[in-house]
Formats: sequence, structure tokens, C-alpha cells
Amino acid sequence: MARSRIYPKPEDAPTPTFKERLSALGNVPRFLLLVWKTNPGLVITSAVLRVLRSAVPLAILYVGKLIIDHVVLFTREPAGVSHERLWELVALEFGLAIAADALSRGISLCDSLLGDQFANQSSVKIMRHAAKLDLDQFEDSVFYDKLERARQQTVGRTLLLSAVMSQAQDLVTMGFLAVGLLAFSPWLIALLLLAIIPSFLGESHFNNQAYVMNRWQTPERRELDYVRYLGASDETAKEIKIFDLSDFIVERFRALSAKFYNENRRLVIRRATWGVFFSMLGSVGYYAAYVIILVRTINGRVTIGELTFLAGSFRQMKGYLEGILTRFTGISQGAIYLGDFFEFFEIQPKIRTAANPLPFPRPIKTGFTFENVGFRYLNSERWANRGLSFTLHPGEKLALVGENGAGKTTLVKLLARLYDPTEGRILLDGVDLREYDLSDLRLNMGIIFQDYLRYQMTLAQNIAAGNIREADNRELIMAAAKSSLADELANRLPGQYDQVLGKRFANGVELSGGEWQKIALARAYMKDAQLLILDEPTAALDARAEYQVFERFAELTKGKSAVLISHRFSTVRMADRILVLEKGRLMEIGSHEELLAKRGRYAELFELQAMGYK
Ligand SMILES: Nc1ncnc2c1ncn2[C@@H]1O[C@H](COP(=O)(O)OP(=O)(O)OP(=O)(O)O)[C@@H](O)[C@H]1O
Repeated sequence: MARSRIYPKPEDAPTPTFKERLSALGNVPRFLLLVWKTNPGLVITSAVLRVLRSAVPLAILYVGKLIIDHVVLFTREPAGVSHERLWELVALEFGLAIAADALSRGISLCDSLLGDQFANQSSVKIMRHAAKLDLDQFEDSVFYDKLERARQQTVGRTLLLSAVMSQAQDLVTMGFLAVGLLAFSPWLIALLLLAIIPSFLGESHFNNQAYVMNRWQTPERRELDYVRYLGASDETAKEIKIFDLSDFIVERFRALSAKFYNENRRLVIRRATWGVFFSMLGSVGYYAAYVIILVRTINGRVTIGELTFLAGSFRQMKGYLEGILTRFTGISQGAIYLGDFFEFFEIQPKIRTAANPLPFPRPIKTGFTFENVGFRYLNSERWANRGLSFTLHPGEKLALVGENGAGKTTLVKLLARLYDPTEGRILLDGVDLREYDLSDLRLNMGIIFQDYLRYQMTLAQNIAAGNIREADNRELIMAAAKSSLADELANRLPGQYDQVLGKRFANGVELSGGEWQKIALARAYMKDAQLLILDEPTAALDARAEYQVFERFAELTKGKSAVLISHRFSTVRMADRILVLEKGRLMEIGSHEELLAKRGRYAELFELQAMGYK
């Protein structure tokens, strides 16, 4: 199945110019600072080892020259030359070779330790920063692409780290070799540069192309990851099997990955073809220099030892220079990726704590007041909530009722400041919600959403998720479980509160939907919250459990405010007041009896459901 590009090439990703790439190198010092902060001791050790290692090639070549000159002298005048000196030189070269090896291994060790530490720390930084960002930023695909590029480059950054270090080391090595070469034949260095520069420019061009391609493939790469997850995960397996979707998913994966392969193949082939040409140019330069040195040796202007020294220096310098230039383009490309990494950290949340925040009132005096609140999701034309004006009084239990998509969940997300209103405002005790300390606000609200998470962790951790500061407070966890009726379940599980839930990890136990829901509900009781929000908390519970849960809920939340979202009128009617939403707007508000008497939309919905039970 041929598939055309589903995501257009983003307009904001033109090919970076040479100047832009050079200026991206400005990211490298910032990067090195981060590396330094990761582990200064390791950075220093690695730097010292590298300086020592970079002196070795010249030293070996020079000792080699002395050995050969000594041997040549010996063949000419065996009597006048000491053997001892020769063996001393051989021993010295041997010692240098061993030292070189030991130093290289020491450097690799430092690099890999530093690389691992740095990769771990940057993953932690990414996670921490992502956690600070707003929910609507997560709902934006451009943001996701940035997050993906920041994440994707974890390995790339580790490689970049060793590339930058090796670059410095090779530059020093080259410096040593250049001093040696300059002392004998300075013009050889000019010849060397001429042979290398075309290859450098070529490499740099292709690296750039690879970066651009990678950048505009990011959305598709995310899709590829998503399809891979759909195709092989415990959470998807059931549905994929039942609907026999595996061929559909495999085909989608195959088509996407084939497209990647084809796009990348074109570039790789062009790069390899040009590479052959450039390395040919390099060889021409090398052999030209070799011939010149040979001619000078034949003419007696250079000794045999010097011949090996010069040829060896030239060959090694060519290798180092090639490495340096190639790596330079790699580094400048890595520096562009670093730009993405730093850019991600520059994204700032809009929902933040005010400069001089107020503490959450305890107790709440006048309640939460919605003043003409309207909200539109990012990139959406439709108002999810509009013109909402009402007050949730202290201690009041308010139920939200409305058809699917009426805006009930959105309303509670606004209360919890997961989003801020697009228009109007929400007041708490007469002060805008935005004036309160955000973490204090969240600490005072217990919220369970309909799509709560099922953590593949222990039962205790699943409950403690409601207030992770109390993760070690077993008494509180057990009390919360009791409140939500999850305690019976805990007693039945082989590992009780330490039982791992879910099937992803060894010895995990899978639960029923209702059992998971009771555990999620327990999270709401982990905090001494003043406002409890339960978004369809009992949808998966059987009738008896639902009745018991609410009986207990009413008892446990006496004096506290609560918002309940439910489609079950048996639950809804227990609330003090009911707010009926339609297309984001407030239709009716009042007690069950008042609304029934009014014979409006609530009465209609209530009777509709009652008829279903007749
Ligand atoms: N993250 C989002 N981005 C864009 N639009 C959204 C988002 N979440 C919800 N919507 C839209 O906002 C409207 C209100 O959704 P909301 O989830 O508040 O409805 P609800 O009353 O809770 O529905 P349900 O009873 O089905 O849970 C819907 O039209 C929905 O499509």
C-alpha cells in the first residue's frame, strides 16, 4: 500500500544555512556547562587522560624514527653502535603503546559513565519540566513534536558529549603532530588541508540534509511509535484481538517504516557515492605527499627514519584531520538538536502561581463563584463552556448533569485550574482563583476523573497516588481504602496492600473495573480536601456498591463541598443541588424536587431514565 505524506513538511523547518549551523554551535558551551554540572570530577579526569593520550602518537612516531635511524646506522657501522640504546628505544615504544591503550580505555570508561549520568539527568530534567507544563500544551501536536525531539536526542546528546571531548583531544594530538611535521616540512600541511576540505564540505552538506529530514519526520515518527505501542502492549491486546486489528496495524506500521526507509535510503546512497569521490581526493593528496617525501629521501635530503616519521605523521594527521572535520559537522548538527532540547525547556506554563499567592482558605467562607465563565479548548472553535454563573456554597454537594459532551468535565477542570477560563472568572471567597497558591489549591481538592490511571504498582501506591506525600502513611492508606470500600479487596489479595496490581509486572494481579474504581476512589480520601470532585466515580460499580459508596461519601464529606458528575440519577438525586448543562451552558439549577417540579430538561432526562427501569 503506497502512502503519501500525511503530515505536511512544517513551514518552520527550512534547511539551516551554514551560518545558522555555525551559530548553533553557540549551544555547545551551554551544553558543556550542563555536562560539567553532572559530574565535575569525571570531566576533569577525562580531560587529563585525553591530554596525556594526545601526546602519545607523536611520541611513538618519534621513537620509531629514532629506532629506524639507529638500525640503519647499525647496518652501516655495526661496531660503532650500541645495542643497548636500541633495546631501550624499543622498550620505550612498547611502554608508550601500552600506556596509549590504558589511557584510551580510561577515557572510554569516563565517557560512558559521564554519558550515562548525563542521559539520566537530562531525562529527569525533561520529565520534571514536562510535569510543570499545562494540560493544553500536551494537547498541542507542535508541543508533542518538541517534546519528542528533546527526548529522542538523549542518546544523541551522549554521543555529542564524547564527540566534543574527542574533538578537543584530536585537536591537541594534531597540534603535536603538526609541530613535528612543521619542523621537517611545513608545506606538507598545506597539501593535507587541500586534500581534506572537499570531503568536509560534502559531509557537512549531507549531515544537514539528514537533520532536516529527521525534523520533518518527527510527527510521523511519533505515529510510528504509537502504532508500535498499539500493536504490542498489554493494554491494547484485548481489543486488537477481538476486532482482529493486527493485520491493519501491522500494515500501517509496515507502510510508515517503509516510507522512512525509502526516504533515508536515498540520502544514505547519495552520501556514500559522494563519499567515495571525496576519499579518492584525500588519497591523491596523501600519495602526492608520499611521492615527494620518497624523492627527497632518494636524494639524500631526508633520512630513512625521517621518511617513516614524515609518512607516518602525514598519514596520521590526515586521519585525525578527516576525523576532526567529519566530527565537526556531526557536532554542528548535534548543536542544532541541542537547540531543540533547550527550546523545550524554554516553553513555560501559563497556569502558574501568582507572585504573592494567597493560601487556600480554611474553612471556605462563601464558596466558589463562577462569573460568566466561558472556555474554549486550544485550536477549537467551539465553546465547551459558556456564560456559566453560579455559586458552589461551602459544604454543598452539587451534581452536574448533561448529555455527552455537554461540558461537565471541562467545568471541573476549570475548578481545579487545569485550565483557566477563556472569559469570565472563577472566584473563591470573592478572590480570583488565579490569586491562590496553585499547589495549595490542588492539595485542598480531591479529584477523581473518569479516566483515572491504573498504576501497575502496589495497591498501597495506587491509593497513595491521591497524596503521594503520605506514601508511607499506611494507616491513612488503610483508612482511605475503608472509606471507598477498597479494604475488602485488600484483604482478599495475596499480598494485601503490597500486592502489585495489573499484569505488566511479575506476580501482578488484575482487577475488575469496579475494583479498580474503588481504589481510584480511595485516592480522594487521601487528602484532607475541602472540595471533592468525583467525575463519574461509580460508573463501574454494581448497584449495591454504589449505594454503599454514596452513603459513606455523604457521611465522610459532611461540611465539605463536593461536585459529582454522574449519568445515574439515583446518584444525582442525593446531591443538594443539581446543575444541568447543555452545550456548555447552564440550563437549570436546583434541588431534585425543585427541578422535577419545574418539569424542564432535568425532569425529562430523569423520566427517560426511570422509564428504562420500568
Ligand atoms: N482536550 C480537549 N480538546 C478539545 N476539545 C475537547 C477536549 N476535551 C473535551 N473537548 C470538547 O469539549 C466539549 C465538552 O467536553 P467534556 O469532556 O467537558 O464533556 P462532558 O459533559 O464531560 O462529556 P461526557 O459525559 O461524555 O464525559 C466536547 O465537545 C468535547 O469534544
